Amino acid sequence: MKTFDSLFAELTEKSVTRPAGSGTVAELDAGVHAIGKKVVEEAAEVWMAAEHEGDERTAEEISQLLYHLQVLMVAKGLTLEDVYTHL
Ligand SMILES: N=c1c2ncn([C@@H]3O[C@H](COP(=O)(O)OP(=O)(O)OP(=O)(O)O)[C@@H](O)[C@H]3O)c2ncn1[C@@H]1O[C@H](COP(=O)(O)O)[C@@H](O)[C@H]1O
Repeated sequence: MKTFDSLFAELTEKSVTRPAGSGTVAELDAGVHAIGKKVVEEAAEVWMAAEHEGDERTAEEISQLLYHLQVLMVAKGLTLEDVYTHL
């Protein structure tokens, strides 16, 4: 099963190798402003799912929020350690 750390490693590698068809590469190219909007959108979807939908849907939305947060980290050049140090 994929973990937060293994997904981050995958996205970091894609930002370097830039494979064709990668949604991550497209999102990185869209820039921090566009990625930030996705983060806010997914956060709202997490909230709505938690209040009005089931656990499975909520978990799915949380996974999407984590993905977009990781894309933002890659775009900003932030590492896992940069974030973990504040946990
Ligand atoms: N985990 C994710 C992931 N989560 C979310 N997303 C993207 O974020 C979009 C979800 O945002 P939207 O809300 O706009 O989509 P939606 O169709 O409305 O979906 P719902 O919110 O309604 O469920 C998806 O369509 C994907 O484009 C993801 N895109 C990629 N990954 C993983 O990232 C890795 C690299 O992916 P690529 O760069 O595409 O190769 C792979 O392991 C993927 O599994």
